[in-house]
Parts: sequence; structure tokens; C-alpha cells
Amino acid sequence: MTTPILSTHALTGGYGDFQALFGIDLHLDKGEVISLIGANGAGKSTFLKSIFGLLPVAPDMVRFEGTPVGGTPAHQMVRKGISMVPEGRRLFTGMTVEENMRVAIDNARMSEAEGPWSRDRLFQLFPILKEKRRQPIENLSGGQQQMVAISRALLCQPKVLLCDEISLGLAPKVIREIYAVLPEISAAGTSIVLVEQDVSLAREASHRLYCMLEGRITLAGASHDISREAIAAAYFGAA
Ligand SMILES: Nc1ncnc2c1ncn2[C@@H]1O[C@H](COP(=O)(O)OP(=O)(O)OP(=O)(O)O)[C@@H](O)[C@H]1O
Repeated sequence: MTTPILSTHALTGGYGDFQALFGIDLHLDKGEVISLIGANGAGKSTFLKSIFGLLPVAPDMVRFEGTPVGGTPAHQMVRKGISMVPEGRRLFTGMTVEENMRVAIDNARMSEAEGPWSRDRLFQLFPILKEKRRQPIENLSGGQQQMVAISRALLCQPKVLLCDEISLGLAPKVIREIYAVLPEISAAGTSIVLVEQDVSLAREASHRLYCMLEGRITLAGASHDISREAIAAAYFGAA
């Protein structure tokens, strides 16, 4: 059996005294896209933040290429090869599109030349960003801003990309545009974890799917093999 690029082991976590996650076991193989679905408050964002070093976890709860990395600060995670597109995008107003794209690599003291993703390649992936590259970020639509957030993460040349609800608040046409680039991203060598509220979208875009309910994984399997009934039961906690 090959070592997963990313795995979590009985991962627990939360906020101070409040426990939100209760022993999450999950793995992501090289070249895979997996999705994590679940109702509001199930713990999906908390889980991504725990992987990415934004919430405290024990070292062995997160392994990257087999090595314990749990609790490593986010900027060091980026250098190791994990990037995150956070919920709500978290872009910097008052900065241009291009400045926003560069901010994470500058912060992690990385260079664009370290991997497959250069600004030019990202402008091929999202041509509208080339046109708008010198504009302040606040002039862009929500979908275009999401493209910047994805580009910012990719410029760090991640082996693993964590995406937290990248479709949230966007029109269906824009969501399709953004999801259409995911195969190209994974073909370039980046494995992807998608947190997604839209179950159909999650199934279509991923090889495997995990469902989370109240801080626990209630279902895992190949996206196209899991029935809608099984997903509904796992999602809502029906017996
Ligand atoms: N900063 C915080 N402080 C305390 N509790 C929090 C905080 N953020 C989230 N929680 C709680 O942790 C639990 C999991 O929340 P989380 O945001 O991870 O869920 P989610 O599945 O990502 O939901 P959503 O789809 O609404 O983003 C919820 O009970 C939530 O109220």
C-alpha cells in the first residue's frame, strides 16, 4: 500500500473547551480529489483549519507524506506543500489582484520558480485575472475574487490544496467555471480536499467522498458508488 500524501489519525480538536471534532480518520492519495460534505456546523472548516495548523492538534494526528506534521504553523505548512483556500477568500482590500496573488509566497519566503505554477500559467487558467491584474481586488466580482484566492494558494506550489467552500455565494455559471479547472490543477500534481455544501457538485468533482456529522465521519467511499440514500442518512444522521 502506498503512503497517502495526507492523512489524519483519530484527529480531535476544537476551540478552547469546546470540542468540535471527535476522532477523524481520513486519507488523501496522491493525484486524488476528495470531498468533505456535511451540514452547517458539522465541523468541516474546523477540520481543515486543524490540518493546516490554524488550530492546535497533536503532531501525529496529521501526517504529510507519512511524516507527523500536526500543529505545524500555517506558514510552515505552506513551505512543506499544503495550501488552503479559506472560506470567505480572505483577500486584502487596497491591494491589486497581482499583489494578492503574491502575498502568500512572499510571506512564506518562496519563489514562483519552485514549481509548476507561475503567474503566467495562472493567467492561462483564469484569463480574466490577466486583464484585471493591476486593479484593486475590491473591483472584482465574487467569482473573480475566488479565482484570485485559488491562484494565491497555487503560487505556493502545493502538493495538497485544501479548499473551503469555494462555491459559496457564487452563481451556478461561475461555480461551473471554477470547478472546471480542478482537473487541470490535480493533473499538475496537486491533490485536492474540497469542503463543499453542494452534494451533487462534491460527488461530480471528487474521486472519493466523506460525510461529516457533528464532528464525526459518518460515511466514506467512492463518490460515484455511494447512493443518494446513504448520503442523506449520513448527512442528516437518520438511522
Ligand atoms: N471560532 C469558533 N469558536 C468557537 N466555536 C466555533 C468556532 N468556529 C466554529 N465553531 C463551532 O464548531 C463547530 C463546527 O463548526 P465549523 O465551522 O467547523 O462547521 P462547518 O461544517 O464548517 O459549517 P459551515 O458549513 O457552516 O461552515 C460548530 O458547532 C461551530 O459553532
